[in-house]
Amino acid sequence: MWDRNRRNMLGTVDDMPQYRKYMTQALELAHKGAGWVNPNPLVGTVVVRDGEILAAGYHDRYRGPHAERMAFDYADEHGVDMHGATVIDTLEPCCHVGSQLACTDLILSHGITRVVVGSIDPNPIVAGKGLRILEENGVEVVYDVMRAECDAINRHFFHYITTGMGVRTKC
Ligand SMILES: Nc1c(N[C@@H]2O[C@H](COP(=O)(O)O)[C@@H](O)[C@H]2O)[nH]c(=O)[nH]c1=O
Repeated sequence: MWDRNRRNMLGTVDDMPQYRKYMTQALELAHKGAGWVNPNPLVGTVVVRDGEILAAGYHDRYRGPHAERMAFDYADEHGVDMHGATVIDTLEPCCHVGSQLACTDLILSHGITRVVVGSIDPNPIVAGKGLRILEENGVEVVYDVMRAECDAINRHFFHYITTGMGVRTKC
């Protein structure tokens, strides 16, 4: 489990307004998946460098691309160089190969240098491992940015993934 007391990851005071601005946009994107992603979480991602949004994405349907994948696919298709950019993510990036490749691999292979996260993913196969992998590979990690807002949009997912009950509506 990710030890949230291990270090103060809240970023510098100067960075916080910036992070909040982009996290608000990532939250707006995440909401677009409402009604489509169940039992998966709502997730939004914005990729920024020097105040410019390079790409963005959201989880738009169950079994569809993860939010990060949508943003990186856009960048790849449009020849956008992501080196040195910051990923702002409402949810910790996944680190497992599930219906698609791990988002942590995408982040590392695109030269991202900082990842700013709202919620830690309570899914036991992630649960802090995503952040740890990024950090071990030299990516600066900032978390708990607008955590209350990011946790709130996924309260049903959090309940389902930690108890196995309550969200799945179809087999
Ligand atoms: N949708 C989503 C994440 N969802 C995470 O992945 C799990 C589902 O994996 P899969 O079945 O492969 O889609 C889900 O339970 C949650 O832990 N993670 C992310 O980084 N970004 C996303 O957009």
